[in-house]
Amino acid sequence: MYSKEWQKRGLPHIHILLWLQHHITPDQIDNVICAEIPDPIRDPQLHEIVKCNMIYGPCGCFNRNSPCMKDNACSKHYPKNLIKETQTGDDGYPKYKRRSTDDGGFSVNIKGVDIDNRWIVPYNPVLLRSCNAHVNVEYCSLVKSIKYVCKYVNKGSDQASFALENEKDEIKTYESGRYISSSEAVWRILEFPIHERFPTVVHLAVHLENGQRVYFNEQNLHDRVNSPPTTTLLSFFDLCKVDDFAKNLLYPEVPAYYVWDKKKFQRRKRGVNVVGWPDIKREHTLGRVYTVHPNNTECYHLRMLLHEIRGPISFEALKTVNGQVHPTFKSTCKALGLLEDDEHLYAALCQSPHKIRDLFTIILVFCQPTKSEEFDNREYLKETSYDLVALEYVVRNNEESLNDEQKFAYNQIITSVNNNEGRIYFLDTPGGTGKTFLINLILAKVRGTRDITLAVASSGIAATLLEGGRTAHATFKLPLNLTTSVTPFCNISKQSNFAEVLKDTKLIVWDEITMAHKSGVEALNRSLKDIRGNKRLMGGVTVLLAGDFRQTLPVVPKGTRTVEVKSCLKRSTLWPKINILKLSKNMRVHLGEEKFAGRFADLLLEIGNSDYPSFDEMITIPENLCTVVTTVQDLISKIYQDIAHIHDKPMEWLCERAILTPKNDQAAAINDTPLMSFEGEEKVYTSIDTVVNMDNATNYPVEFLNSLKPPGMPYHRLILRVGTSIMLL
Ligand SMILES: Nc1ncnc2c1ncn2[C@@H]1O[C@H](COP(=O)(O)OP(=O)(O)OP(=O)(O)O)[C@@H](O)[C@H]1O
Repeated sequence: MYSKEWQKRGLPHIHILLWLQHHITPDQIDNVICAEIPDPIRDPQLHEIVKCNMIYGPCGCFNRNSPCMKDNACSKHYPKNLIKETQTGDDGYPKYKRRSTDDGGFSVNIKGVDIDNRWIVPYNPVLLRSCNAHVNVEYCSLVKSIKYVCKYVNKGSDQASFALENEKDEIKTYESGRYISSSEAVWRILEFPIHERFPTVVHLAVHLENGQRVYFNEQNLHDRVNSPPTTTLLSFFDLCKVDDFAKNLLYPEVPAYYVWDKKKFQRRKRGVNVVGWPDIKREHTLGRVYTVHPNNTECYHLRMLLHEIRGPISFEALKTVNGQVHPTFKSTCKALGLLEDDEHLYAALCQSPHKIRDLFTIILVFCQPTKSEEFDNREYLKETSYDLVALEYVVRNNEESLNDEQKFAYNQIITSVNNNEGRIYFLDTPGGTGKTFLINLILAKVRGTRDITLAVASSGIAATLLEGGRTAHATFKLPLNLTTSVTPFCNISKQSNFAEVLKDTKLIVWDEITMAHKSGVEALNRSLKDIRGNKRLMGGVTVLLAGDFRQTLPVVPKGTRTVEVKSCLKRSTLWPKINILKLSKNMRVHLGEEKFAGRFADLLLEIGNSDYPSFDEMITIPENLCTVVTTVQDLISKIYQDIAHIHDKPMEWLCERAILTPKNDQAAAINDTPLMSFEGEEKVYTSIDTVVNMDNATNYPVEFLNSLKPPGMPYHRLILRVGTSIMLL
């Protein structure tokens, strides 16, 4: 999208907003955008261009009369702070790397003033070199900042109102006029484009039957009543009656293949050919159905159906589910499972009689039924009702087999619990050294004496490995955004049931702590002191933190490496008070028979300790260690050979293979490939839509929310086929 404008004295200026197909990750920002003075020796050309075009002001103490000065400060926040590495800012714009002259940054002298990197407007070296003009480039990461730029791009031209008067008083009224500079005048006379936007967005009408707007006057009243004007929605129904291709489309998809011309949809003549449909062409055009407020109930649900049902030929067809015509659009949505009701709970109860007791417990514990007062102490009950015989068995069987390091750690922790010493331990454990084994033993030992111990982990998958494990966020009600408050607290009231549990807790185990934001542990410390009314560290509870700093550090959304390192436990004020315990013997290798397992474990350690040779943070994996493939497709076909006949394979075959990838979007792409190759029947499961805040429903259309794929949340549309491996957590 771009828009041109001419500044006060006619200086041409263009605002361009680009959407990139492939995201720039925070680590890549420095490769694209720079806010530093280039080295005058190594790159004199760029140095000169930056010096002439990209230095802001200077304003502030150098020039108090600069137009940007408001209330004695620069409204554009110059000079910026000097920082060693690029960091993501809270407002959606990064804080670019601006090194001081002591750190290797450069400075230039302009009109007797020494200017350093604090005054540089961010730029892209390639663009700057090719344009040799002021080209400010910014990275917009939040919707907030994109909205701001959109407003800027769409703003109108400068205008002024003025009055013309003369002696004869011929012109009495005020008129609007525009100043047009000579360069703008030339641009307009030659009819060069001022504004352009891609992709095109076509707005689509939505209305109930006979509910479209009709404008009439005395002359055309009868005409309009007898033949009301058509709308894009009515034309869509007509199109689906006669056009086989349109029968496969949803209403919002139509503009990509048909143009709205002369009050009807007509096939596109230009665009990309659609495979299997010789006369159909596709253009990158988006269809947007007007938003409807949820108070307008029927129309709101009609709109929802238009995003779900392909090729409807009438309003009645939209209301038909399995041959039955429903009285309202809302009941149709319900029948299609698009709206929330209690059906899923009833169905779950009816369809699994043998598991009904388990299910009943789950509903009581996790689904928060409205009449929960009868189960007031269920949190406490849950933590004190472990099977003592089974725990005793675990302790008796495993205590003996501990190795020396494990035994040392075990004794330290159990002593601290028994003597109420309230120490914090960090169990530093590379993968396979028996951390989970040890933790489960400790849990069994403490629970075996009817003492309460809470087992949490930073991720859901790690929590499943601990006996009675839950995620730390859910258990301690940690604030979702730990960085917004300076002193975050857990969202647990002192009078709550869970506070009663915390008051009697003897031990808290937090696994994969290295993935947790340090503020989470600090919040727990503050809350435990408060709830237990005890000023000692963690309110006097013994806390065992376990993890490995060689593995994933806290994930800070859009954060750079520096931000991630800053937010990990080692940078917490609590770290000096933590006792470190180490496990180093790899039990998985020691017990296993796999020939290369030892070498593999050593290599992981070498990489984690930065002892393995690397170039630009990339390593070369030795060939004899594993099979290296070059494409994802190769990987999939190696792991899932003969994928088309996957439903003939035994369950064990499926269970013993998995593809791991660090990023959610890669996982989604990898999941889709084998899925498409299965021959089995496809099943689509969609999440249920519920309007929580009526007013926000129009700000954020449902289909937009459903299109988002935030980390940690299941996709709105889950597509499965027979043979797909799924993991239930
Ligand atoms: N003292 C022990 N005696 C017998 N088996 C052990 C002992 N310690 C660990 N193991 C076994 O070694 C294997 C690896 O241990 P475990 O899964 O606890 O390691 P971990 O440190 O949690 O690994 P990771 O961090 O990769 O999850 C398991 O099969 C576990 O049962």
